[in-house]
Amino acid sequence: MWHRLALHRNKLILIAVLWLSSLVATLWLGELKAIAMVDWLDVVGEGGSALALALWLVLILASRPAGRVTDWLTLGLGFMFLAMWQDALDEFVQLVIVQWWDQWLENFSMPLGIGLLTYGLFHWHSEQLAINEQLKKRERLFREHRMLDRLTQIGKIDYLKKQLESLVNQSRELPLALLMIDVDDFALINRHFGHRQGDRLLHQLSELLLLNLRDGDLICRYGGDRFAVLLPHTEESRAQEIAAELQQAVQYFAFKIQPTGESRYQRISVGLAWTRSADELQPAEFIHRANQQLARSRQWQEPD
Ligand SMILES: Nc1nc2c(ncn2[C@@H]2O[C@H](COP(=O)(O)OP(=O)(O)OP(=O)(O)O)[C@@H](O)[C@H]2O)c(=O)[nH]1
Repeated sequence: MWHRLALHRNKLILIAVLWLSSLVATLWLGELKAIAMVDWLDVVGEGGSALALALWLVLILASRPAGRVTDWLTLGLGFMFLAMWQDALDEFVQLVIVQWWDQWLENFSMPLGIGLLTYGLFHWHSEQLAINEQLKKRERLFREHRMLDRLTQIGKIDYLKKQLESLVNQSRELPLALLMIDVDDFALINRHFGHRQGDRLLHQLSELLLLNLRDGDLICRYGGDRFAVLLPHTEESRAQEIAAELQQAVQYFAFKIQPTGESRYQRISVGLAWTRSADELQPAEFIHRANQQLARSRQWQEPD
C-alpha cells in the first residue's frame, strides 16, 4: 500500500500542506472556545465526515495508477476534506476577525470539491468501460486460472485445445478459423538485449494482439514466441483480413528496449487453418494444419 501511495507523493504533500496551513492559521488567529460552547453533535458529524473523506482519499490513491483521472479524484476529495476539516475545527476555535480563507474553505471548498470529484468520477466511468471491453475478451479465461500463461497472462495452448474439443461435432462456432502466429527472429532480441527484454516483448505483443481482436476471439500462447488465435464465426476471407491487421499492428509497434528506450520493430508470420465442417475440428489435427500453413508462409518469405 505504501509503495502505491508513493506514486502520488506530490498530491499528498500538497493536501498535507494546505491542511497544516489552515490548522496553524486557525490556531494562530483564533481563540479556543470554552468546552461548554462546543456542539459535540457537529464535532462528531463534521469530524467524522472529514475522517471518512481522508480515508476515501487514501483508499483511492492506494488503488489507482497516477494519471489525470486520479488527479481529478484527489483534488475533489482533497477540497471536500479541507472543507469538512475546517468546519470541524471551527467548533473548537473562534476566529477573532473574519478571515477570507476560512470563509472560502467553509463555503466554496465543498462545492468545488464535489464538482471536481464528479468530473473525475465521470472519466473514471469512461475508463472503466474501456477496461471492461478488454476484460470481456479475457472473460473465457477467468474461469480457468490454472490455464493462464504466467508471462503473458493469456491462455496456454491446453486451454485452446480444450475449447476445440468442446466444439468437435458441433456447429456452434462455425465457420471457424485458427491463426498460428510466430514472431520473426525473436531469438535476436534475447541474444542482443537479454531474456528480460524478450519477456517484455512477448508480454507487450500478447497485449497488442489481444487489442486487435474482436470480442469472442480467443488468443493463447502456443509456447515460446508462438501464439494461436481462435476466430469463431469467421469466413476464410475475414480471417485473412484479421491476420493482415495483426501483422500490420505488430509491424508498426515500436517496442522500447530498457533502459535505453531504443525502438525495435518486429514482424510476425501467420498460418491459417479454416473449416466450416465440425468433423474437421479434431484439436491436434486442426492445430497441425495451422502450423503447416505457418511453415509454408515462412518458406515464401525466405530470401532466395
Ligand atoms: N525471453 C523469452 N524467450 C523465450 C521464451 N520462450 C522461448 N524463448 C526463446 O524464443 C526463441 C524461439 O526460437 P525461434 O522460434 O527459433 O526464434 P526466432 O528467432 O523467432 O526464429 P524464427 O522463428 O525462425 O524467426 C528461442 O531463442 C527461445 O529461447 C520466453 O518465455 N521468454
